[in-house]
Amino acid sequence: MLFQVEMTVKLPPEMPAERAAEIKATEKAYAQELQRAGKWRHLWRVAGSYSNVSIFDVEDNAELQELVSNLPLFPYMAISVKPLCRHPSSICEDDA
Ligand SMILES: O=C(O)C[C@H]1C=CC(=O)O1
Repeated sequence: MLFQVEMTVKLPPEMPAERAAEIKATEKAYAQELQRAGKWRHLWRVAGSYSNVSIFDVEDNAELQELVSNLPLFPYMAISVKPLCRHPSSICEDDA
């Protein structure tokens, strides 16, 4: 199942810079692991913001919840999720 996930990061201003850098580094490693595993198919920065638009390819809602809630930045993000299905006019062969 494909989901569009939009994440907006809001770190508390009082968080020490070293702690923020540590969380971001752990987040990056986890995000790249999920991309290599084919679970996180697209990761795009929304220009001009600390937000991303992503496409996840997971078994079901429960797997999406597990992957997203394990993100180190999860406590500091506003997240919105939209389920996707194949468009009848799409010629993309790798669409689900
Ligand atoms: O920077 C972000 O958009 C938040 C998050 C998503 C992947 C990652 O490495 O950090």
